[in-house]
Amino acid sequence: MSSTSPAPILRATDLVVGYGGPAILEGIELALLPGAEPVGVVGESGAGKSTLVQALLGHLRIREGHVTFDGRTVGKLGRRDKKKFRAAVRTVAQNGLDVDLRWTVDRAVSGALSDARKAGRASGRTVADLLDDVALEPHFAKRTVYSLSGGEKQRLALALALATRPGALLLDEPLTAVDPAMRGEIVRRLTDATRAEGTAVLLVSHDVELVGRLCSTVHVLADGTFVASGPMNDVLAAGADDDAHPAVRGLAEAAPLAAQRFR
Ligand SMILES: Nc1ncnc2c1ncn2[C@@H]1O[C@H](COP(=O)(O)OP(=O)(O)OP(=O)(O)O)[C@@H](O)[C@H]1O
Repeated sequence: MSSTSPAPILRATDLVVGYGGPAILEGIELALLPGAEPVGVVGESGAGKSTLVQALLGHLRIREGHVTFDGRTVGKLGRRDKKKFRAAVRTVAQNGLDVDLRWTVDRAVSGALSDARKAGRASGRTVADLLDDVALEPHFAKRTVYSLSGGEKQRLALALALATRPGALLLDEPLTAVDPAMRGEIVRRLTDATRAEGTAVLLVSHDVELVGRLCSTVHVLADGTFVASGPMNDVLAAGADDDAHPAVRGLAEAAPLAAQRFR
């Protein structure tokens, strides 16, 4: 890293995490930098993708190594820094919509904007801007959250996270219920919105297409470690080698047509 690179907002160093049995993650190194291009982690079901996100959020006991937020160990943050951390590092998970289902979309997004103001993270953006970021048309503002489809709820969850202008956005299978055509559109808008804000993005997913479209660097998680890293096209090309890790070979075999189409 050159001396002019910004310091990571979130960093995992030599991270070892487990749930009591064998380690699920071993020796993970990951840095999320402000203004950097999105980073992806792909891996099969059970590889440890959600575990990685939970560890970065400080929700799991770290066996070895550490996770730092702006250089401070996440597990040892004082009250003020914890508050800063919660405002700066946001997550969107598959079923992670954390609002009253009886509220209108307008109320939910307005509430997130108001929380951002209170946390000193106001952006001057409006409910309409945020709905546009996730390709929800303006009429959705009047709908109750309850009435939204699964994919629309996931898009709202993304809008709520963006409303708080996070320094880092951790996305754990955020668009599983969104159809493929709309997913492409949302990736485009999300890329614009996070680039404009310099938000560091981590996307964990088993969806090679989604990760390849959003992320310029991807890590393949298998056997608890990153067994390959680089641009998705390079990772998929390396999967054709005889000595490639089986997880990388599996990715390449499952997504041959997708190769060479990513950034
Ligand atoms: N609370 C827990 N207690 C014990 N084991 C757990 C717990 N949570 C996850 N695991 C195990 O850790 C491993 C990794 O799970 P994790 O959910 O991180 O994988 P994943 O890559 O996100 O999978 P998926 O794509 O299916 O969501 C799995 O073997 C899982 O069974």
